[in-house]
Formats: sequence, C-alpha cells, structure tokens
Amino acid sequence: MPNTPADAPLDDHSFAAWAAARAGERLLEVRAEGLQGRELKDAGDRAAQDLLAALLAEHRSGDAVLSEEAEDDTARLDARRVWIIDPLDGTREFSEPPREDWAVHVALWEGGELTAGAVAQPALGEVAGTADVAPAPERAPGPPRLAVSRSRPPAITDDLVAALGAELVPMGSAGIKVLAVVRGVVDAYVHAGGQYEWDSAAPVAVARAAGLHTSRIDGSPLIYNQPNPLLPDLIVCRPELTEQILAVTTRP
Ligand SMILES: Nc1ncnc2c1ncn2[C@@H]1O[C@H](COP(=O)(O)O)[C@@H](OP(=O)(O)O)[C@H]1O
Ligand SMILES: [Mg+2]
Repeated sequence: MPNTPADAPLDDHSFAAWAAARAGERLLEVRAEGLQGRELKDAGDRAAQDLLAALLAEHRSGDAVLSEEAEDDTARLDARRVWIIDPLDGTREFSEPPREDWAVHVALWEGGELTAGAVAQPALGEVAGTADVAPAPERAPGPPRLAVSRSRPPAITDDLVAALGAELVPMGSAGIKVLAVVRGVVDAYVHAGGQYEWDSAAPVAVARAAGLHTSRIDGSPLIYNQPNPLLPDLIVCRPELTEQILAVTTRP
C-alpha cells in the first residue's frame, strides 16, 4: 500500500483501507499518551474523527460524509456518494488497554448500495477491506459460535443458545465481531436492540465481500443512508447458518 495517495491515486477500496489504517495509527498514538477513562475515550473519538475528516476533505472532496462523531449534514440524502464512518468503534474497549477489540470503520455508499469498505484493527496492525478480503475459511466442527456484545448482549442470543446449542463469544466492537466471522474465529454475529448505520456499514461491506450473509434480524436487507441512521439489529453469518438463525430471530 502506498504511504500517501499522492504516490498514486487510490481507488475507493484502497482509499478506505488506507484511511482506516491511518486513523488506527493515530488512535495508537493517543492510547500511548497515558490518558484514562472518559478522557481517553473522548481523545480517541476526536483524533480519529479529525484525521478521517481531513483525509476525506483532501482526497474525496466531492463526497458527502455520515459520521458518528460529526453533526449530520442532511445534504447526504441527495448525494450520490456518501462515506459512512465510525472513527472509533468499541470506544469502551479502546479505553481499557491492552484490549484489542476496537476498530476503525470506513465505508462508501453509492446510489443505494455499499460499494467499498474497510475495518481496521489497529491493536493488531490489521485491516480487512473489500479490496482483497479472503473468503471466510471452512467452519470448524462443533456447535456454532456466536459473537455477542460484551456490554449489551441482546435477549435474542439466549434463544439462539437454546435452539442451536450456540456458544457465546463476548467481545467489543461491531467491526471486530464481524472480522471474527470473516476470519472463522466465530460463525455468526447477531445484534438487536440498538445500533447505527456507522456501526455496521464498513463491517457489512467487508462481510459481503468475504461471501457472508448479511441482513436485519427479520431477514430484510440492511439499508444505508437513511434519514434516520438508526439501524438497530443485524445478522452477519456463514451462509449455511442463515436459515437456522432466521428461524429463531423471526419466530413470532
Ligand atoms: N443498544 C445499543 N444502542 C445503541 N448503540 C449500541 C447498542 N448496542 C451496541 N451499540 C453500539 O454498537 C457498537 C458495538 O457495540 P458492542 O461493543 O457492545 O457490541 C458500539 O459503538 P461505539 O463504540 O462506536 O459507540 C456501541 O455503542
Ligand atoms: Mg460504533
């Protein structure tokens, strides 16, 4: 990957990965400054937001942006290209060093669909993006493993444990939970009860590129760049588990 896009104009896939990696490096610097708790969370959110906003303004100046950390500019609703970013996903875990389950999300929505995206896991120095993500590996034998929120596991996961014999694997950050499915560490990530477009846009773009199923828990498509960015639930799973999971999540 070139050090700067000045070396060569980057396509949208490579730009997403490059920008997410740069924000991740900035977050590691902030984490090394010795701040704690709320101060560390706020400093991380602000530093990553400022860096991504500057990179987008410099290299994608004609595009709209929807960010967790910026005021919503509703001009995005009439834009053809919108970057949907979460500068620091898993803020809680970021503030608990040496935890590694926090991420940077950069996605591109164009004319109704997610078309590019990247999720950086700065603590591991890794980025997974639509440019080159590998297909998820073969499923390991044994009961399905299900990534869930550490702090807000939805009640629906109890039903999945009962119906599928699933094993719960709690971890922070929506992006890291999706990367766990992409890497074959778990088989599915199911969430309900609250989340926003920026929490899932980049992870979902990467999951789709890796051949995984993505949908709402009622089986309907995840739709982005809506007037209200609330997108409270999702399923990201290996395709062979989709039917079994939906049978539970759509139960009357
Ligand atoms: N019930 C809820 N309502 C709103 N946001 C939620 C939520 N549950 C999870 N999220 C958001 O989804 C992301 C992943 O959460 P979790 O680590 O619990 O799985 C976090 O994003 P941020 O860290 O960007 O705030 C968190 O705020
Ligand atoms: Mg988030």
